[in-house]
Amino acid sequence: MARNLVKGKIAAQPGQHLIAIVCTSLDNKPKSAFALRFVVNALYCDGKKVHRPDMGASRMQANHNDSRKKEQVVVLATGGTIAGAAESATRADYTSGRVTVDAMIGGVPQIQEIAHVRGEQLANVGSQDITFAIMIALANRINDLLADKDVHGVAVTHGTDTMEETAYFLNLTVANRKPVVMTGAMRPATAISADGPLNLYNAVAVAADPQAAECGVLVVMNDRIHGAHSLTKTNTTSVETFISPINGLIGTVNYGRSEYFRRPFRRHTFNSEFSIEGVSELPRVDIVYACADMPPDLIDASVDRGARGIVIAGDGNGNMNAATLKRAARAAAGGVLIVRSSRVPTGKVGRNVEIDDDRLGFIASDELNPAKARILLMLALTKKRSLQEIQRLFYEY
Ligand SMILES: NC(=O)CC[C@H](N)C(=O)O
Repeated sequence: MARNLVKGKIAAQPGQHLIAIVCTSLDNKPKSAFALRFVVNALYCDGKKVHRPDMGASRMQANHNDSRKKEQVVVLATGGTIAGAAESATRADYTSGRVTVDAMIGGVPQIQEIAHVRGEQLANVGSQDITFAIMIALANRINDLLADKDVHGVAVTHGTDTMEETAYFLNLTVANRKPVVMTGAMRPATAISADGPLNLYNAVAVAADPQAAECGVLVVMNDRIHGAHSLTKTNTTSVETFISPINGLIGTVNYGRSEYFRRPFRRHTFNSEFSIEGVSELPRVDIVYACADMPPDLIDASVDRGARGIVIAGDGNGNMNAATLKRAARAAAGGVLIVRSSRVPTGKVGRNVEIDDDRLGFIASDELNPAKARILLMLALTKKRSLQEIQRLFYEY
C-alpha cells in the first residue's frame, strides 16, 4: 500500500499546546475527498513525542467502505438482549440469550458486503450473569484471534447491563492494536424496530475500519462510537442508553460509515501493563453504595468475607458518613484497599478533598465509576503493588 507522508498539520485549540500530527495517507491517489483516509501514527507536543494520542486534535475523514477491500471480522457472541426473544413483537418481557450467533449474522445478510464475517458462540447469557471466567475466556479468545494476520478485527455481542464492565476489562487485557468493538441492543431480536441488526452491522463496519485500530475497546450502539474508559449506561430501556460523560464520544457511525472525533487518552490494550496470561480467577473486590445514614458494618461484612479491596460508591466527591469512614480507615490499616469512587455519574473523584486520603491510606478513583474502579482494582491486585502504584493506575487507565 502506498504511503504518502503528510507532515505538519497543525491542530492547536485555545488553551492547548501546539500539536503537530504526522499522518500517513492510506491512498496515494485520492479520487475524491472521501477516498482520503488518515491514520494518526504519532503526536508531537512541543517537539516531544506524545505516546498517548490525544483527544480532539483532529477530525478525521469519514470512511468509505465501498472503496475498501473486504476485511475478515469475527463476531464473538455472549448473549444479551441482542440475542433475546419475546412471545410477541410488542411484549416488554423477554428472555436474553435465546438467538445464536449464526442466526444473528444470518439476520443481517448485508453484513457480508462490508466484511467477511463469521461467528463464534462464547456464551449465551443475559449480561447480569456475565462472570469473570467468561470475561477471561473472551479476552484470551480475542488475543488468539487477533494474532492471526488474516483477522482484521473482532466484534463482540453482549448484554448492555454490564457491557461497560466487560468493555473496560477487555480494554486492559487485550494486547493488540487491531479493532475490538462491542455491541448489543435494547430491544430483543423479536421486537418491532429491533435495534440489534443495525447495531451489529455498524459494529462490524467499525471492526473492519483501519481507523478503529489503536483506539482500545470501542462500544458501538445507536450510531455512536464510545470508548471503554468513558461510556456508561444511563437508561434502563431506551435505545439511547450509553453516554460518555467524561471525555465524550470517539465518533459516530451511520449505516456503516464512521467518523472519528478523538482518540482515547488513557492507556489501553497494546500499551496496557496488565496481562491475564495464566490467570483463572481474580481477587474479591466489593462495592459498597453510600447513602444518608448508611450502616457502617457493610464495610466489616466485606472484610469478614475476605474482600481484598472495597470500592465505595460514595456520595458526591467520594464521600461517606463519619461512622463508615472510621470502619473504612480500620480496613485500610488492616491491608484492605479502599478506593473512593462516586455514585454520581459525572465528574472526577479527587484526592484529599473532604477526606484525607494521604493520612487514611485511601485511593481516589479519579474518572472511573464504581463498577470500572472495581475491575481496575481486581487486576491491580493480581500483583504486589504499593498504594502509590495503585493510585497511579487510576490516573493512567
Ligand atoms: N438491553 C440489554 O441488553 C439489557 C438486558 C439484559 N439484562 C442484558 O444485559 O443482557
